[in-house]
Parts: sequence; structure tokens; C-alpha cells
Amino acid sequence: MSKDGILFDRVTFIGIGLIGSSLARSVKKTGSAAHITVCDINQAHRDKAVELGFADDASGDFIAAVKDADLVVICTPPGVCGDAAAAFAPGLKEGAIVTDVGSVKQSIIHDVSQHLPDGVHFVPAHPIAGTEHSGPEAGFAELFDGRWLILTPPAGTDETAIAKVRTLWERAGSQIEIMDAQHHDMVLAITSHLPHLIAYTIVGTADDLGEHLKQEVIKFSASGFRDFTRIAASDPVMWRDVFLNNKEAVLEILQRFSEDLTFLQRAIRWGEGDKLEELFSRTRKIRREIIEAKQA
Ligand SMILES: NC(=O)C1=CN([C@@H]2O[C@H](COP(=O)(O)OP(=O)(O)OC[C@H]3O[C@@H](n4cnc5c(N)ncnc54)[C@H](O)[C@@H]3O)[C@@H](O)[C@H]2O)C=CC1
Ligand SMILES: O=C(O)C(=O)Cc1ccc(O)cc1
Repeated sequence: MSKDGILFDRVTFIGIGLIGSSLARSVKKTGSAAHITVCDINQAHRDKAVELGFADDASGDFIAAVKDADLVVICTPPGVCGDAAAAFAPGLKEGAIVTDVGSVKQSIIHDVSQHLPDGVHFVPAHPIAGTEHSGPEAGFAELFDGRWLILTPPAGTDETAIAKVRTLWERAGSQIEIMDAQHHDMVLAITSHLPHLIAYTIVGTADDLGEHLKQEVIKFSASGFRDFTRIAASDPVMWRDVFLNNKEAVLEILQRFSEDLTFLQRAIRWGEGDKLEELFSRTRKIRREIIEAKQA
């Protein structure tokens, strides 16, 4: 696959928030598309995309927006990817490629695939990169640089379509991994979904404290709590959808997490410092391994 030049003649983004606008900016910058159309239910977002220059045109009409598109990238919250696909599917041309960026994969594959006509290729994708911000102004072309991009194509997916989506993301600077969707959902439940749930909980707990304590929490926020508040500022609609659409894996990981928390609770209650120290030493080692792997 060529490393520069036009990869797709016409690309359409459905949903042009943080992730859609970041990828659109990257596609513009790398010259991977001759023409970019955006479609979003929010007119202000459509207008902003054209004003900022990473979209050539914008439409609120799903069918018109995908007409002649060689690639359609669904970048809506996870819970409405299927509704969006149902709305644009009748406008797709034969041979078009559809992809997405959703943080959960099994439910999106189920919701989207059922609406796509024969002769259209679906290549599900998930960039492991983001921020706590939302909307088209929050995006930037370098967001995916040096970050993982996981592809979860179901068995039998057209290899040429997979290769083209892969190249698009490689040009954005991503490193690609191909994975089964079920495995993806379990891995992300522990590495991303549970951490977000913990952050939402801890900041909520602090918020529920009495008013006088709350003021102290804000005033004396050490970096640990501050880091949680960044994660807990992430988009409420998107994260509601993530938990509702990766229910099984999240509940399984949450069960194990709460057992481990009970273990710590007991160790603290009974003064079992050796147990605490053993765990904290093990976790410190994991952090060092992650940093070393990044530097390698
Ligand atoms: N925010 C993050 O850090 C990351 C998000 N993702 C995934 O990217 C997707 C998009 O997330 P963000 O860009 O962060 O959200 P965002 O809130 O910034 O953007 C979503 C956009 O979709 C539009 N939209 C909502 N419903 C729609 C519909 N039915 N049809 C058309 N447009 C619609 C909204 O108006 C908005 O412009 C989600 O599926 C999320 O799981 C993936 C990796 C990281
Ligand atoms: O902002 C952060 O720390 C993130 O964790 C970003 C993120 C959010 C959701 C994803 O599916 C992937 C990456």
C-alpha cells in the first residue's frame, strides 16, 4: 500500500467530535482523501468543521452525505452507531468501506453490520488515544501519533478493505494490532473502562462529602486526586454508552476488583502490612515495565 497520496477519493465522517475531527485533520494533513464530507446531528459542529478547514463540505442528510463515499467513518457515541448506520446505509455505494472508532467492539459490530448491504465492507477500529474533551474544536491531528489502533475485523472481512483502513491509521502515526472483538472488550474493560469507573466513583464520593470537607478536597488536591478528576471529566454520554454496551466484561472485571478491594480492606483492618507491601511492590514493578516497554 502506498505510503503517501490519495488513499480514498471521498471520505465521509459521521459524527465530528473529538475523535472524528482529529482523524479528519490527520487525513487532510496526510493527503489521504481528495474530499472530506462531514455529517453530524449538531449543525454547530458541522459548521465548525467546515470553518476550521478539515471538512470540504457538511450535511445533516445521512444518505446524501455518504453518496459516492469510498470510506465512511462512524465517530458517534457508541450507543448510536447502529442508528447512524441505519440512517446512512441506503446511500452507500457498492464496494464502499465502513469503519468506526468506538471504545467497545462487540455491540457496535452487532448494531452496525445488520444495516449494511451486501458488497459493503465493515472494518471495526478503536484508537487507544483520546482526551477528556469533546467536540470538533477539541481535536488535533497528532492525537493518534505513537498510539495503538486496534482493528477487530470479523472472520471473512475483505483483506483489501482491512489493509486500506490500516494504512489510513498508520499515516496518522498509529501502531496497529488486530484482535478478536470479544478479547478487545475484555482487555479494554480492565485497561480503560474500569479506570474510568473508579475515577467517576472517587470524584463522586468526594463530591458527596459535607460542604466543609469538599472545600478542603479542592484546596489540597494532591496529584493522585487531580489525575482522577481529569478522567472523571470525560464525556458523560460516551461513557454511559461504554458501560451499557460492554456490560458483561465490565461486570466481570468489577467483581474481581471488588474482591481485591475487600482483601485490602481486611489487610488494613488487621494490620497485615506484609500483604500491603507485597501488592504495592508488585504494582510498582508493573509501572516500571510499562515505562520500559514504551521506551523500547
Ligand atoms: N473521547 C475519547 O477519548 C475516545 C473516544 N473514542 C470513541 O470515539 C467515538 C466518539 O467519541 P468523541 O469523539 O470523544 O465524542 P464527541 O462527543 O466529541 O463527538 C461525538 C459527535 O457525534 C455527534 N453525534 C451524536 N449522535 C449522533 C448521531 N446519531 N448521528 C450523527 N452524529 C451524532 C455529536 O454531535 C458529536 O459531534 C465514541 O464511539 C468513543 O467511544 C475512542 C477513543 C477515545
Ligand atoms: O483520556 C484518557 O486518559 C483516555 O483514556 C482516553 C481514551 C478514552 C477512551 C478510549 O476508548 C481510548 C482512550
